[in-house]
Amino acid sequence: MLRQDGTVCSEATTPGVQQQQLWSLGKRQSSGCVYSSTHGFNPEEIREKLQAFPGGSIDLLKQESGVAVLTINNPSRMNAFSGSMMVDLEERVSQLESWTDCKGLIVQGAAGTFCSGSDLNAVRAISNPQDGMKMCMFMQNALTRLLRLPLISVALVEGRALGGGAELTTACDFRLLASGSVIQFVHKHMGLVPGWGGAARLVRVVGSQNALKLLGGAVKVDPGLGLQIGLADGVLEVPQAEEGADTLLQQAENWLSQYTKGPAPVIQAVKKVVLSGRELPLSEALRTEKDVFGTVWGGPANLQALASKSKHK
Ligand SMILES: CCC(=O)SCCNC(=O)CCNC(=O)[C@H](O)C(C)(C)COP(=O)(O)OP(=O)(O)OC[C@H]1O[C@@H](n2cnc3c(N)ncnc32)[C@H](O)[C@@H]1OP(=O)(O)O
Repeated sequence: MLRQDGTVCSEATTPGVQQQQLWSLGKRQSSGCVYSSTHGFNPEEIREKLQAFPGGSIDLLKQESGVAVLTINNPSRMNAFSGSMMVDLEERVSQLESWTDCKGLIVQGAAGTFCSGSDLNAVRAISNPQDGMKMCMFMQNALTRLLRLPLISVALVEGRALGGGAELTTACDFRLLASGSVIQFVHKHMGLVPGWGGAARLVRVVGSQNALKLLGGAVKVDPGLGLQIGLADGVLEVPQAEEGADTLLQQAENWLSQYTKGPAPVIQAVKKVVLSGRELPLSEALRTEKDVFGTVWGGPANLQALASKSKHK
């Protein structure tokens, strides 16, 4: 352990132990389900119901760089979420939760569009309020766990992000909009409000006035409006085929690298202190910050920076 005067005391934490401490802290912080059996929620029951509406997949590619790519893959339905894709999503989030070297995540849609929300065929079949509520709790759990992952996530929006697809973008830390893309909370046109946690998260991203406008008017948010209200964190140019320019995914990886450069424990610690600041009452957030600080203080990256007498000009 590094003392404040720069000397090292005997209970120095080894990198492995340190990573483990940070990880279990993250697990505690992000054991992030909103609903459990105490809320009358039975995940097994709803999983079984959802599996009755198959089609498409959610694909996860974990890369050596520590940045994973999650692809919403159901192109024949504009990447709408079938029931089995909701279950898939939960499984992919579990895989990311147990990935100790994670640093970043890009969420994209397959074949040039992001996601057209929930599969309307499944929605019609489970349109009774009880099943709707169960699906809603299931997706809120999965998306809350996605947002709480100890990594930095970005939604790469190409084409359309509609309904539940728009909600999914708010479960990422950042949103990059490709030229010509649109995020639209179309729920009002469907006689609905968001139910996957999209309204609560949207208010935190753009403020309640803007959220009211976007939901109340089912406004089409293009890249320009997205930047203006803070829903978009950057705009990417769709490359022309003959240009040989970076693909949108490469552009998103480059953009994200400014935040994921460096050792995984430090990136994970950054996410954790911001997450606790956003979600917890101040005293609790401060205590969490102290605990997270303890996992990086005197760690390899910290010692190396001190040894190299780094300057921040
Ligand atoms: C959580 C609450 C929710 O998410 S409620 C769902 C909100 N989403 C919607 O209402 C989207 C409805 N779909 C649309 O507006 C259009 O299909 C959009 C996405 C704009 C694409 O239009 P366009 O480019 O003309 O293509 P298209 O309509 O021919 O669609 C291609 C095929 O995809 C299908 N598709 C599209 N979205 C969904 C969906 N959400 N659920 C199920 N299927 C969907 C279309 O039906 C069409 O299929 P098909 O080729 O006719 O067999």
